[in-house]
Amino acid sequence: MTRRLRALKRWMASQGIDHSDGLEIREDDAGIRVMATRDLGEGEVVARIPKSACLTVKTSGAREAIEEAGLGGPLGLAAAVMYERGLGEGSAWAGYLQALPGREAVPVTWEVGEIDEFLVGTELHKTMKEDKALIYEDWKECILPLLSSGPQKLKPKSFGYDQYVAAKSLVTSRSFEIDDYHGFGMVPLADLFNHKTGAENVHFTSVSSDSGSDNDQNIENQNGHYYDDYSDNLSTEDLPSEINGSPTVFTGETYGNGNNMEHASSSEDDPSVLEMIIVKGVKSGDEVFNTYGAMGNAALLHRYGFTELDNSFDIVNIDLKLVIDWSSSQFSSRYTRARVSLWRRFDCSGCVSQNCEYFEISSEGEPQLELLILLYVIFLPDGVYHKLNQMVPSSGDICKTISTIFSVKHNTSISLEDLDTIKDCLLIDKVCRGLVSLAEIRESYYGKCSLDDDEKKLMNSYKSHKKLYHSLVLRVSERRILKKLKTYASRPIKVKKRTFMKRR
Ligand SMILES: C[S@@+](CC[C@H](N)C(=O)[O-])C[C@H]1O[C@@H](n2cnc3c(N)ncnc32)[C@H](O)[C@@H]1O
Repeated sequence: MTRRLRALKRWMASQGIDHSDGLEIREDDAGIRVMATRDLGEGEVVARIPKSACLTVKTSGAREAIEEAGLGGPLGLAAAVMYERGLGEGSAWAGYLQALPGREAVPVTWEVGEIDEFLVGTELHKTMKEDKALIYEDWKECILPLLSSGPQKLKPKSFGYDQYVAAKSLVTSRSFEIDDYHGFGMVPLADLFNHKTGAENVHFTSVSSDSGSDNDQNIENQNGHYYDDYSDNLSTEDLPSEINGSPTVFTGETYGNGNNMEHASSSEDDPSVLEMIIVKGVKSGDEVFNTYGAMGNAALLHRYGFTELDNSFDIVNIDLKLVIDWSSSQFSSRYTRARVSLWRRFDCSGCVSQNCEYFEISSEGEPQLELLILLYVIFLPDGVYHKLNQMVPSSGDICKTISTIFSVKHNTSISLEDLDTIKDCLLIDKVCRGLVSLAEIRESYYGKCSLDDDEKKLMNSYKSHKKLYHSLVLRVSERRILKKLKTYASRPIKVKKRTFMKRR
């Protein structure tokens, strides 16, 4: 066992952090992981962590300064981490902090040149550049003033920009939302579990310290498009419920006796202790995984600095702007504007994140329905377009909307109820060709080297070269989705005949 792991274990014991004899914390070149030393069964409580041992704004020595400055959420927690790190051995969390990496290798810690080189074309490229600017702004506007206005003396060298970026990277990749009182916090031991998409073994449940009730809540994970959690000069309410991604279901059950905790009672909730429970059995010798949420590779890399090959939650986005530019090049800007505005009158829209509207393409290459409708509307004959434009806007029911469009186009009453049929009806040749063109334009963002080239590079790269390896996984997985989109747009549509049985 390494020295830092020994020191961590000693510190955890001194804080009353306890884990079952069925867990073993190991460290290798890839970092720390938690292994099962015997079979672990569903429902077994494997760890207990007093909330007092968690590093939060409330427990930090800089609480007063941080609260006076009104810093909450991940930003307040980053300030608390910087403060405690600055105390060195004098911090109550010294034994915990010494075991953390200096910074997590998330892209916001990369040089701008690395971001340009590794992430070009990917979903993260633009986001990371924006994040870098936002992080600098947060530091200047929220962290720097702490030094002058704080009621206690804070050491300037602990609150530099580099220290802020490093603290942010740890908060983003390791923090949990603990409860209403503590908000976000670093939770020792709980943050040693690695992630596996859709195959986690442990869960945490949280009991609100306000209510003291036992309505444990599995905090829902974000699915699909990642949200930006770097610009966090936001109050906790502004943030998604699962900000940290270190997905948190804590339980406040009473502390059982002994090391082997499978008989823990749940009759008396103790809101001061967090618990980790096995939700899916683990075989002796296997790694015990947590889940940080159902996330695609862009979100995983963004927040945690790693990716997974064959991640079923992966997506690629096609921006509405790309569709508008492509349509304007086929028709005209005026024509495109008119078609987009008809599409909007049907209550259609893309997904929206910050100032960008986009359509998701699933890991299977299936485009979002709204994109198909938009392409269909773009290709409507003028006469049909004019007729539809004179009609009352739709009720917001997507099936009714499409039925209306088809009814006007085919001059008969058509009623469609299932979404698969609707998609197939929308996939006329022109729409399919449009999808292929959009996929090709999106694909061109990756630059000159082909998907084959990227796949070869990935095969020859090492996981230890984290930045290169994980950005290649991201590129390859996105490009494979675009390839699947092209295949999707080229498949024969079987159901057209059945669909267009007309109801007069
Ligand atoms: C909450 S910590 C987990 C413990 C961590 N392995 C350590 O050494 O302390 C989260 C970090 O672990 C790493 N990690 C977690 N799951 C991973 C996975 N499936 N593959 C690669 N790295 C992973 C990433 O660096 C991530 O930012």
